[in-house]
Amino acid sequence: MATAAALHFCGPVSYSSERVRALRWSQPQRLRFATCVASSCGGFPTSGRNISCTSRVLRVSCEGGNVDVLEKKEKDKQSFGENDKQLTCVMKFGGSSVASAARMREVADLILSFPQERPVIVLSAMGKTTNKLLLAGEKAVSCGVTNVSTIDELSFVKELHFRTVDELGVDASIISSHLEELEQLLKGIAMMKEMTPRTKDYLVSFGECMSTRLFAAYLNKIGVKARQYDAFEMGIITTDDFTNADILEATYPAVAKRLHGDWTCDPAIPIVTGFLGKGWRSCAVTTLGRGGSDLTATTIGKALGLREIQVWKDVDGVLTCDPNIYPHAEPVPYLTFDEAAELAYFGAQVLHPQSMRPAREGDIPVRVKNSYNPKAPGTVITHARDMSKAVLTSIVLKRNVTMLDIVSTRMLGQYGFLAKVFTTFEDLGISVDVVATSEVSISLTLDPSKLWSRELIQQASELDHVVEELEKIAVVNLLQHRSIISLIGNVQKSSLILEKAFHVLRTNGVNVQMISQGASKVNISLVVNDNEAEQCVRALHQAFFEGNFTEVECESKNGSL
Ligand SMILES: Nc1ncnc2c1ncn2[C@@H]1O[C@H](COP(=O)(O)OP(=O)(O)O)[C@@H](O)[C@H]1O
Ligand SMILES: N[C@@H](CC(=O)OP(=O)(O)O)C(=O)O
Repeated sequence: MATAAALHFCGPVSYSSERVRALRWSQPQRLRFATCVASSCGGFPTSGRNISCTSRVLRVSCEGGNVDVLEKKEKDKQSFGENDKQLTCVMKFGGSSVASAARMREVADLILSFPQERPVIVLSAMGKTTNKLLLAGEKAVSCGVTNVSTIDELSFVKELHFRTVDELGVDASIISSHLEELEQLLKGIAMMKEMTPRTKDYLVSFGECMSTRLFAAYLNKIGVKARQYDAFEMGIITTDDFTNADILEATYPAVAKRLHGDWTCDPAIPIVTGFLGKGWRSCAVTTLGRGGSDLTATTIGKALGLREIQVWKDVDGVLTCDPNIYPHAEPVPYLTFDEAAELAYFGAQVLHPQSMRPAREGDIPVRVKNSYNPKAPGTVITHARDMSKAVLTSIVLKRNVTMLDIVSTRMLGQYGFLAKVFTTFEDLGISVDVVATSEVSISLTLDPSKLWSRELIQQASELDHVVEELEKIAVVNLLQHRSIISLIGNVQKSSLILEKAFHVLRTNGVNVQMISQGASKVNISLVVNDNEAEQCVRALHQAFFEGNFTEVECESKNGSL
């Protein structure tokens, strides 16, 4: 006789709809069996009998209302086994998706609506918690130890998390020690009158540590076995670049070992803190840069070799431009990893700039979906897509960029000029975004995110230092308050894109100050003044996405010129 499955039903059971959803997902065999028994017997049987239903035959013995499954078909045993052993995908939910208890319930329902999946869940901090924690830290620096408990942002964070505990009906003890420690930490900052990048990372980590504990407790409460993980205890190992750390290779085997091991020994849905890691030298908590939970999700996807990585947002996928600039932006159905990486790097807030790297390396599709509108198809990001009809995919704006015009003081043909310029940036640890060169001059923009992670005063003196160093070999013109407009799409059709773009910019009276076509073949970048940039994006969007712009139209225009 085949091994008995460990299913025991003690007398008639009634399931609430919430419990049924939970069972359908966490123990599908148990629910199918209960349904089968109930429908075959009109209730729970009191004597042993064979029960059949369309999908399987189960032999059942019953004593005093207990029902055991004694036998199931070989085919079914295999599929149960496979389901139980493998995690299938990552589902990452950002702060906007888990902003309240109501949203956490909806996210739980959403996860349960995919009974075929065994997901790893990655969560960000609730709503705007990260911003509030950073503000609380800044206030603590100057408010004095005795005033820490009156910082508005601390009260906000406490109130939000305790209200969520109440509304979800979970035990307050899962987060109360975190909230106490958070207040202690803020007192420490007040005492020291400074907040180092290391302290900043520790401070913001409370957001993700609490959201994941709340969500895991809620899932367990509704009968879905879940296990909470702090990323810094789970194997996400990073550089020690606090506030902007990079994931190290050692992460992949460590995460795979931990998650696979736990799942195999005692299956429970992993609920992992996004955004956080552990510095390999310092062993302190690090963060992956703002929006870093996307990177956590793709890292776990690659580590486990999962089928798909889903990032759930508050928009219907990656859009044709930032909806805050132009509300008529439309979802983009398909993107390549290259397009998505350029888009993210050049400022589309929807994805973390580094998040595509692990997905590309593991060749795992990334699906961007809307947790407020799950039926919307979203955006699928893969290695390749049909580009034959693609012209422009999306328009991205990066504001507040610093541009440098550097003209060599030496004569034409002087070798080593470019090398000297870039060595200066390397020595100062500043990264460059967009570059256009001639033999004796370079125009380039500086990555604002790298500068923004430093204090304002430090930024100003660093820029002075850059200019000072470069002036040893060149005449330097520093131009601030510029924007980069990136046209992401099929650069094989660059003449077409540029013709249309320059027509739009000329009719709007905008002068382009620099232009660069990246080697990635998916991005053309234009630099304009900050105060003209948004108007340009709107006009470009109308021209490319709302004017039925096609290659044929453009070619026929060319013909008529
Ligand atoms: N091209 C774009 N496509 C989609 N969303 C964009 C784009 N550019 C900017 N956004 C903004 O990104 C937000 C989603 O990213 P994010 O705030 O990181 O979500 P989450 O917190 O859910 O991870 C959207 O609400 C939208 O305002
Ligand atoms: N909570 C962090 C990390 C993150 O990824 O958030 P979100 O998924 O809400 O963008 C932040 O605000 O930066």
